[in-house]
Amino acid sequence: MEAIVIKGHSRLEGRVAISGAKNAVLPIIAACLLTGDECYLEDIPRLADVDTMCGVIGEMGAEVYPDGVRCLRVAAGSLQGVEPPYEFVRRMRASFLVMGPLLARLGRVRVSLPGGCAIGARPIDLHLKGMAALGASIHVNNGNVEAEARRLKGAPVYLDFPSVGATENIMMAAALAEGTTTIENAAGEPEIVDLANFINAMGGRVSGAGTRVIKIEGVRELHGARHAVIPDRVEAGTFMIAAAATGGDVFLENVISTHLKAVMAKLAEAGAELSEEDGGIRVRAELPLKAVDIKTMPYPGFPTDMQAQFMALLTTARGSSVVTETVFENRFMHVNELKRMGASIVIEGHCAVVKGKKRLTGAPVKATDLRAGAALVIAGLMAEGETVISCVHHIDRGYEDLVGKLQALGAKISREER
Ligand SMILES: CC(=O)N[C@H]1[C@@H](OP(=O)(O)OP(=O)(O)OC[C@H]2O[C@@H](n3ccc(=O)[nH]c3=O)[C@H](O)[C@@H]2O)O[C@H](CO)[C@@H](O)[C@@H]1O
Ligand SMILES: C=C(OP(=O)(O)O)C(=O)O
Repeated sequence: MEAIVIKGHSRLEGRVAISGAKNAVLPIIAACLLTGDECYLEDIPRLADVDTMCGVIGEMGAEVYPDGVRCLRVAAGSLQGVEPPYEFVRRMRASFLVMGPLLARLGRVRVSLPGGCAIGARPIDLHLKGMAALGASIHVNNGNVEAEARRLKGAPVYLDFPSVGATENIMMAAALAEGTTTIENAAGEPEIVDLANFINAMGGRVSGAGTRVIKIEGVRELHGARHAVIPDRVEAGTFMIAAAATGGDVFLENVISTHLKAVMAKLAEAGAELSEEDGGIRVRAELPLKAVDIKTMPYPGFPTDMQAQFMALLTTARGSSVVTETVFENRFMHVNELKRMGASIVIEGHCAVVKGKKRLTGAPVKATDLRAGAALVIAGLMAEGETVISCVHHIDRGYEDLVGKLQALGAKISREER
C-alpha cells in the first residue's frame, strides 16, 4: 500500500508556490452547469477532488477538457439526465454542489444523499431548506434527494448555521430564479466570494458575498466566462504551520494574506515571525514555540480546516494549549494518531488539551481524513525517527504534490510502497 515516509527531524527552508483553492474550484466547476456556453477556468489545482468533480459533470454530459497544466475548458451545452452518478457522489461530498445548478438549469435533479465522513454527520438540511424556499418540491427516498421546480422563485432564506455548502448551493440556484433571493446568516468564506465573482462574470447579479447577507437577483440565463481561481488558504496555512513547527524559514508565493489573518495571528502569538514581502509571506521561527489556545469558528474566525495542523504544532510547544472545535462534531480523529507519536493530548468534549512535550517520535500512523493527514505529515517533520503515514488518498484529495513541495523545502519525505 502506498505510504508517505518521513525521516524527521526536518527544518523547512526555501520557497513554495501555493496552488489554486480546492474549496473554491469545486463549487465553480459545479457553477459551469448554469450555462450552455463554454467556461475557461485557470489556476486549477491538480487534486483528486477536482478529477472527481470533473467526472461528475462529465457524466452529466458536460464537456470538460484540460487545457495546458492548470486550465480547464467546461461546456455544459447538452446535459443528459438529472442525476450525477452515485459512485462519484459517494466518493466526494462536494458533488452535492451540483444540486443547485441542475435544479436551476433543468428544473429537476436527483442526487444521492452525501454520506457523512470521518469528521461528522454533515447533514444537508440547510441546503434543502434553501431549495424549498425557492419553490422546489423536495422528496427524500431510497437514499436520494429529488427536487423539482418549473422555475425557481427568489425568496428570503435564513441559514441556522453559516453553512459554506448551503450558501453556495442556494446562491447558484438563485442565480437563475425569477426575482430576488436574500441569504441571511450566509457563510462569508473567501471561496464564497470567488464563486460570486464567477457567477457575476457569467452575467449573474450577486451582491454582499463575504458578508452575512447575500443578495442574488435572478436572471433568465447566464453566459460563459473566464475565471482564475483564488489561492488555497488552507494549503498556505498548512505550509505556514509546518514552517513554524520545524523552526524553519519559508517564503510562500501566491497567497492572499487577508485570507489568513486568524492563522497568522495565532502563529505570531506562538512566537513565529511573519512578514509580508514581495507579494508573498515569509514565516520564520525558533523552537520551542509557545503554547496558544485556538477555537475554530466560521470565517473570519480560526478555520476548522487548520485545526488539526495547528494541534500538531502545539504538541511540542512550551506549556499547555486548549484546542476547541466548534464547527464539526468529530474532528479530533488525528488525536489518537498524534498520541502514537508521543503527543500528550486529552479530549474533553469539544476541547482537546495539548500538553507540550520536548519531542515527538516517529511511528506508523494512519490518515483518517484530509486535514488529519496533513497534521501527521507536520508531526512527522517535527519528530525524531521515521514516520510512515498510510491512507494517503485522503491527503491527495486536497494537496497538490505535497511530498514534492516539502522535498523542495528540505524535508526527508517520500512516497513508498509499504
Ligand atoms: C468543499 C468545501 O468547501 N468544503 C468546506 C465546507 O464544507 P461544508 O460546506 O460541508 O461545511 P458546512 O459549512 O456546510 O458545515 C459546517 C457545519 O454546518 C453543519 N451543517 C451544514 C449543512 C447543513 O445543511 N446542515 C448542517 O447542520 C455541518 O454539519 C457542520 O457541522 O466548509 C467547511 C467549514 O468551513 C470546511 O471544513 C470544508 O473544507
Ligand atoms: C473538510 C474538508 O473538505 P470537504 O468538505 O471536501 O470534505 C477540508 O477541505 O478540510
